[in-house]
Amino acid sequence: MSAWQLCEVTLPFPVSLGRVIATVTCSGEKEVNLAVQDAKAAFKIWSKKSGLERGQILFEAARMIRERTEEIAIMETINNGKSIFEARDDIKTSWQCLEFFAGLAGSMAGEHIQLPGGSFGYTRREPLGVCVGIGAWNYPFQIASWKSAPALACGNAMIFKPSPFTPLSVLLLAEIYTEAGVPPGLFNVVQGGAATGQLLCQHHDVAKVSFTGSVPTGTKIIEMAAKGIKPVTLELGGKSPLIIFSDCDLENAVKGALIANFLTQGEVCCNGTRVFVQKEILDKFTEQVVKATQRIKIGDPLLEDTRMGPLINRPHLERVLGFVKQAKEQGAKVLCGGDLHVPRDPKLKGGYYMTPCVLTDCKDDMTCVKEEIFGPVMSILSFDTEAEVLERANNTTFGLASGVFTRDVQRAHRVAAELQAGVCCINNYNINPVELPFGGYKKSGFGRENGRVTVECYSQLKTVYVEMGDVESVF
Ligand SMILES: NC(=O)c1ccc[n+]([C@@H]2O[C@H](COP(=O)([O-])OP(=O)(O)OC[C@H]3O[C@@H](n4cnc5c(N)ncnc54)[C@H](O)[C@@H]3O)[C@@H](O)[C@H]2O)c1
Repeated sequence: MSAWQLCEVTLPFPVSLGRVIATVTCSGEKEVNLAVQDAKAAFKIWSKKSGLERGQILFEAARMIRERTEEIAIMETINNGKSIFEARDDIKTSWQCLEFFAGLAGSMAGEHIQLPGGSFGYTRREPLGVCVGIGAWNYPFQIASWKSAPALACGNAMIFKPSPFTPLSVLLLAEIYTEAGVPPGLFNVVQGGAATGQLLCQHHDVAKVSFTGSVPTGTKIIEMAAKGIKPVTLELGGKSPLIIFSDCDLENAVKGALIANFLTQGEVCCNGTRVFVQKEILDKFTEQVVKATQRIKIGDPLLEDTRMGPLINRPHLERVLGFVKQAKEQGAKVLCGGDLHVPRDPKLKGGYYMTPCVLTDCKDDMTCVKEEIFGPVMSILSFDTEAEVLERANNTTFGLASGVFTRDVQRAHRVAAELQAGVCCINNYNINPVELPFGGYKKSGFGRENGRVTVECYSQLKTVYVEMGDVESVF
């Protein structure tokens, strides 16, 4: 069963422009069972291949993604609403991820351990079996690639369920894997929402669940996985701090703050939405950030110069605007944006647009500072000392990412070491190359994506003892 075959459509408009672009059928129990059955059969073939053989197929899939970048990026823009400029970058980090794990596949190995009397032991790094990937709607193609590449490189099968808001681009990934030569059913897509996700998590033949999404759903996933004693990778939400010291390169810090808040309409898990600025440079920084934010081009995400498209759907847009309203009620000052935006172009009028927003006079206990907004809203907070800002930055239940801008190299590393987050960027932000592990601390989840360490998340170790002497009788 290859669900992608059900859905070959040409889509002229992004879904987030308020038009129905395609209808996909939700997978129920029957389809989920079929997908698991096919994945099990494919796993038998795939897991017997050498790492090098698996790597060769993944390299071919990476090549095909790279070659089809434009087509996939257009589909992703239509799927999600992000600008084509950004979608291209998502596709780039997707094929890079496949290349990275394809390269590792041939060198995945256990170890040999010498024991007394000539006996020895060795370990085998073995795949887990049928893994499930469940994705969020903000990086649909990239999330599917970041989960499937290490899973497949380690010898597993994967069934992927995209968010029901962005069901389409992952179908191209399934098509590419198939054309590149993975056995039928090895990477399969099932469509649907919570009910389909639950069926997958609870299936007794599923060995692992890798989830990207919100903390409340992540909590449910881990509860279901606990019942089946299944390992999970959880990539959850964040409310990350970006700390800007007065000795920074101001121009870079301003650019960094925009990258930390306004990519993909602010719908980014690792965004540095709590921007702590040292008092001495607060006014200067704020003035420049506001100017740069007002210059962001909002519009048709398929146009080359657009840098901000529509948000994912109307309820989400209303939720984000609600956060801005509440921030004002709680005493924050809106320096720019935070309003509904109706583009002049009639074909965009139904889109879920808002203007990127900068809030100042923010306090640590305001809702806009404590909760993940997942929209284009930056909260600026001022601070005096390093010790103070570290305490405030860490005062959150999340721990996904963080950032620091300073020219003082000792301070940069001291602060990076103290921040309670899975990722810290020094003098830049939202730079997540596939060679580096990505994942959270605290309620932002556990397990990692990308980097060598991810092999551990998609494999298990078998110990084999080899007796070279006689069995000593103890009875
Ligand atoms: N840490 C990361 O790498 C990362 C990346 C992207 C997004 N996110 C987070 O994702 C969230 C936004 O995405 P979202 O709104 O799609 O999240 P969500 O939790 O609502 O949904 C995520 C996925 O889970 C599925 N799902 C929902 N209920 C389920 C259930 N009971 N059982 C199984 N599956 C279920 C959804 O259909 C969807 O595919 C934000 O909190 C964001 O920070 C995290």
